[in-house]
Amino acid sequence: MPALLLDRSLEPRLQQLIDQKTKPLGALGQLETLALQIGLIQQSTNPRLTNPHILVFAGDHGIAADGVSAYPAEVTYQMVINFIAGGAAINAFTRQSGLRLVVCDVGVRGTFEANTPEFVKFKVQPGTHNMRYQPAMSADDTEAAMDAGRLLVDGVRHRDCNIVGFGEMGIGNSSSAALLMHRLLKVPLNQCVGRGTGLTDDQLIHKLAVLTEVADTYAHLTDPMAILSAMGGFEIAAVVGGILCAAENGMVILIDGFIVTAALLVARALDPAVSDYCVFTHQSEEAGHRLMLDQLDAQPLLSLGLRLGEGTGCALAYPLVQAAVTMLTDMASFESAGVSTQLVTSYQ
Ligand SMILES: O=C(O)c1ccc[n+]([C@@H]2O[C@H](COP(=O)([O-])O)[C@@H](O)[C@H]2O)c1
Ligand SMILES: Cc1cc2nc[nH]c2cc1C
Repeated sequence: MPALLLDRSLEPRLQQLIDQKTKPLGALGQLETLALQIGLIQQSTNPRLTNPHILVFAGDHGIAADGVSAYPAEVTYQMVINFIAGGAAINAFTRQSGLRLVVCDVGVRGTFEANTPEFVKFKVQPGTHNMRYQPAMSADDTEAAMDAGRLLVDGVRHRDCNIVGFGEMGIGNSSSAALLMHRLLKVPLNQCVGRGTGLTDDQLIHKLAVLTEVADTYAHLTDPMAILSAMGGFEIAAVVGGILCAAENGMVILIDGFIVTAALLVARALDPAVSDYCVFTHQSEEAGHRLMLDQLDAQPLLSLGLRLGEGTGCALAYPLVQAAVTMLTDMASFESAGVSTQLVTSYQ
């Protein structure tokens, strides 16, 4: 079932309500656009955000063995242990803002002891193949990872969650994201490849050389699912499935940084209506993200120089999303507050 394109018939009424709030016309800027979008997603002049969740998917990448990341592949496993222990940035930020966090192993190398509602084991494979030599994932495994994303979103939806943010963890996944951007947006590869976790100039040149080879190997592919299988990753595929499921169910979707936006590129290639449900929480420091957002005609809420992933942009922007809704539901109108709407048109 594809997502529904937003029914815009409520737009004039929502805009009128926003314009009648006690503020100069348009003075709440992007929060006004956001309030309108959430009103349309929920088809309500009185929208509510319920049981917000951040879902973080983790997976390893075979290409990490080729020196494309500043950190070793083991960091993916170690960071998942850190998520489970509650010590990562996303743990701190979700606690701060009252968001529920669920972490899912879809493709990490290594096994985890933990078994809690906040940690879901859905390992499809222990890491992708090195895409330099063979497609990163088989078609079946790609579908399985997408199903994991769908299942997690369905799980939280049944717990009355109507807003979900996506995060990821996977050493090497900025390589996959750059390749997906290159193929799906037809942007030259050198404008898609960035420093990821912090490559030096020389390392960046090496990353571009490796990824140029990969892009050439799969240049014949045109189908978005085949492109995802060849150059994606398990956590990216899970985010694709999660985004599709959230949009199909009319949820508000919080998009994090470069890697999650690359997953969105795949999701919208499969179902163009998904973009209507997406809130772009921030512009990442990763070189290609600005261009990616421009191509999506997206106005990110924050620009803090973040390049962490984990869904941290979603958690940080959530209070702004709340503020947009609160503006619509809690602010007085000129009429109810007895404030004059008359604009000054001439000096006495
Ligand atoms: O979200 C972003 O914009 C972002 C930008 C750069 C790096 N990251 C994170 O860093 C990892 C990928 O970087 P790399 O260098 O290992 O490809 C992965 O775990 C991401 O969560 C995330
Ligand atoms: C330490 C570390 C934490 C991360 N979180 C997301 N990606 C990451 C990459 C590294 C290297």
